[in-house]
Amino acid sequence: MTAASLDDALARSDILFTREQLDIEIARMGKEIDVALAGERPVFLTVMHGALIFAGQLALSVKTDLEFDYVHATRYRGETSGGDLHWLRRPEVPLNGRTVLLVDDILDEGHTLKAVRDACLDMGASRVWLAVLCTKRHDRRAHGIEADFNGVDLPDRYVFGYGMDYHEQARNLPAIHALKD
Ligand SMILES: O=P(O)(O)OC[C@H]1O[C@H](OP(=O)(O)OP(=O)(O)O)[C@H](O)[C@@H]1O
Ligand code: HPA
Repeated sequence: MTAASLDDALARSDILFTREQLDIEIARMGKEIDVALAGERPVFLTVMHGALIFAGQLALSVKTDLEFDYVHATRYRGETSGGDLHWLRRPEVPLNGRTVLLVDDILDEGHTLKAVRDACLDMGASRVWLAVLCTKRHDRRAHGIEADFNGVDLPDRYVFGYGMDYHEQARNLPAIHALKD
């Protein structure tokens, strides 16, 4: 049982990026990461749940060997506006002296990735790179957070699909959809 109807959401949304378009961008990102992180063995740190689909695809596009770990931090909790960040899992791999590639689906207001990045640095990571499938363009971004590797830019609309949820639905839609209102 969910309160918000996905059918209604789909009826008042449109597709911004298809799977085919995203495939191209993610392949490009893999190449960029290989160039930037040549000679490193980064910790590939996925932010659950939203990054799940993107992270798997990105990892297959990167030739550099990666050590996997994940964190679970959420501040939307199934809603369409964010609140306080809740940590459900912190990194397990010791990050002291390590290069971290932090992977998430979306950079929106930036509070999530800023907190996760700062936690990695507090654990001793030597450098944290940020890779996101999409960045929402607006003027509400937290200070000092920008992706090093970005798939696509989005308008200031609520999006879902490709890992991103609409009230915990729609994560497995193979495209980025955006509400019209
Ligand atoms: O830039 P921000 O405004 O902080 O928003 C971005 C974060 O919001 C989403 O996570 P959410 O809290 O919805 O949890 P989820 O990954 O389980 O969907 C998304 O996966 C990012 O981690
Ligand atoms: O627009 C969004 N959609 C889904 N999840 C999100 N988390 C932050 N912004 C969004």
